[in-house]
Amino acid sequence: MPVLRVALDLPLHRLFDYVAEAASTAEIGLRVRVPFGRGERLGVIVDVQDGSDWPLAQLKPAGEILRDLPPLPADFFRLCEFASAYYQAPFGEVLLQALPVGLKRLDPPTRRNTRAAKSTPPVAAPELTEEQAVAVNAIDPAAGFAAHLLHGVTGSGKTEVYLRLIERALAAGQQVLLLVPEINLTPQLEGRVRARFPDTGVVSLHSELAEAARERNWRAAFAGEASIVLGTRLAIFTPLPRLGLIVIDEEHDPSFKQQDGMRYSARDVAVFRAHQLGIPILLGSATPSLESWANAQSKRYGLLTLHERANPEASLPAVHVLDTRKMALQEGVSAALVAGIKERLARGEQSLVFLNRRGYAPVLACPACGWISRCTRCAANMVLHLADRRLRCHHCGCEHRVPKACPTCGNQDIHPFGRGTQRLEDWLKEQFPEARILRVDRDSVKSRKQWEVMLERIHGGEADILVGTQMLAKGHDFPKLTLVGVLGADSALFAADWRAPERLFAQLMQVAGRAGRAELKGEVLIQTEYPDHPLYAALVAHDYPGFAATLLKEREQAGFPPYAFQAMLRAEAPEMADSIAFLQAAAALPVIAEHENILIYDPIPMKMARLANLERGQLLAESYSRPALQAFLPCWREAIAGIKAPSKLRWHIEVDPFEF
Ligand SMILES: Nc1ncnc2c1ncn2[C@@H]1O[C@H](COP(=O)(O)OP(=O)(O)OP(=O)(O)O)[C@@H](O)[C@H]1O
Ligand SMILES: [Zn+2]
Repeated sequence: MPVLRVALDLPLHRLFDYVAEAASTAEIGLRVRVPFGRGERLGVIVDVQDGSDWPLAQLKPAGEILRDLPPLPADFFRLCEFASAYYQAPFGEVLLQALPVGLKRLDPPTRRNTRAAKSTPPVAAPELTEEQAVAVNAIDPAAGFAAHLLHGVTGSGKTEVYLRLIERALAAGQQVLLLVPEINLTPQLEGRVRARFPDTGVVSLHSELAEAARERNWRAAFAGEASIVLGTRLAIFTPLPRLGLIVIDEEHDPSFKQQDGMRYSARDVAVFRAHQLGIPILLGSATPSLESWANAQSKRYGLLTLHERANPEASLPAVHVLDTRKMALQEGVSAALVAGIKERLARGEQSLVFLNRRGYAPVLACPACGWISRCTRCAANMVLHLADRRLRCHHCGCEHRVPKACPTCGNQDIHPFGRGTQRLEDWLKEQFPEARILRVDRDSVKSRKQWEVMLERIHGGEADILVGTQMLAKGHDFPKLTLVGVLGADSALFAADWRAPERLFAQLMQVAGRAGRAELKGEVLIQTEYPDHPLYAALVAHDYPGFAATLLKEREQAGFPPYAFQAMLRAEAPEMADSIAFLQAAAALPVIAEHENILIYDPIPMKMARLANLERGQLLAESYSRPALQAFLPCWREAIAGIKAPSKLRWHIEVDPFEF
């Protein structure tokens, strides 16, 4: 009797068997309706075999097999198997999270056809610079798997390298997957790709697409009708029958790491996928992740370098460090920065003031009794948002009206402390009443549509001064922007997270890289109380390789990734004692001693110990050997699942944890 082995979207590390009289292996990869509990579920047929480990009499018959899609291919299953094994995530969850919502419904809606693209003549490609040409020619699509890191300074024209490689892959009849960070996937980029390849099917896949559009695009990609798939991290799991090239832009970007549900790195999954398919992958960045940089140094990845800006008239901006200990600041802004902005205004150029803290002020406080605006649910302060007079927790999202007086002592004279983008914007408006000031952060840009409108205004020269957070740091090309001022970066210099310096350096080099991208010369002013810090010295010298070497040496000495491999077990419960007790039990499991080369640290509360009324702890497992860690994790996971815990306790394992 044929038995279907079915993957279901359940947090269980197993498949489910159903009998199906007429089924054959031709049905592998199709969706099927199956009875489950008292209801019905939609699953995917992973295998069809003769018989089962269970007594056949106990198996229920499968329901209808859906045939509106061709079967999901074997390479897609292998990709999901890899992600499941590597990230300790149930196979069924991995597989079903890869499908658009509409395809997971028991009754799929009827399919609509993709609109045909209108044909216009392609936008001409610029002549490649010498370095761009070397990079393009270094990648041989016929040579099988090879991973290349494209380290190109800001404005060096990495996009043009991608476009040429895409052109080549298309000519060979292949599909291309271009992954970009969340915030970079703007209609502008899509428009640029479409303009270059007007006769090619281009689809985008990202989390903000409406369900129907995502399904339509996914189907076009899976059917091979779309040859270029432009997507954010979730797109890495799209089955693509003719995939011949993967490109990851801004490969260092944290948004490639999923931080909830299945905690995976789309970049790492992409490298596996390229390897599995025997195709090239290109990782591009002006500030590569240290993992990728180390891989390039050890020659596991090829290294391609663009040292110069692509526009022959442009050069890298001059970066200056301003020692604010010797300056009188007004609202945190130095006279030099004010003068710089004035000059730009007079010349009709744009300035950008970077402050990576949104809101009006990070906290509201009472000087009389010492009250401060704490979130009652999190170990964090409530941020003051004066624009709509709210106190808001940036971690759990809860909010209140701003009190008129101190809730503890009744003092009416309570003050905002510190500075966020709203306060800076207000002050700049007073200083430069004639200037058009645009604030760009998560509060002023809430949707992709708003982001698009904002970018169009900036490009159209409708802003003189931009005030913004990291949203403004990435990948944008604003030709009239010639001054970047950086405020408040010092707070990240001494953060507890050992990845903080890498992130800060990347962020500042990226934001600095927005200045002077065209003919107009750019200047960057960094205000700091630590002008001699090596991180700032490296920025002044535009020395990514030097700074990366320093950080990698520190990591090697401290035994941190990429020189060690880690997995983090986290537990959360209403009481910290329960979380820690659970982690202690996990740290004492006999399975640990049965594995070699595994180091288990002590359980500790997370840095942000309380989030939305849950108290969180973490336990780090580490090894100098990736295979040793990978062999250990499934055994550990199973043993952990057997620990008796309070019903409200939740736990998960994150492989290659990102935040500490
Ligand atoms: N070969 C070329 N000749 C002339 N201009 C070019 C060439 N290649 C790219 N450009 C221009 O150089 C500018 C920078 O290119 P692009 O935005 O691709 O840089 P990037 O390397 O992605 O930078 P970043 O890392 O800062 O995002 C763009 O305006 C682009 O049109
Ligand atoms: Zn909160």
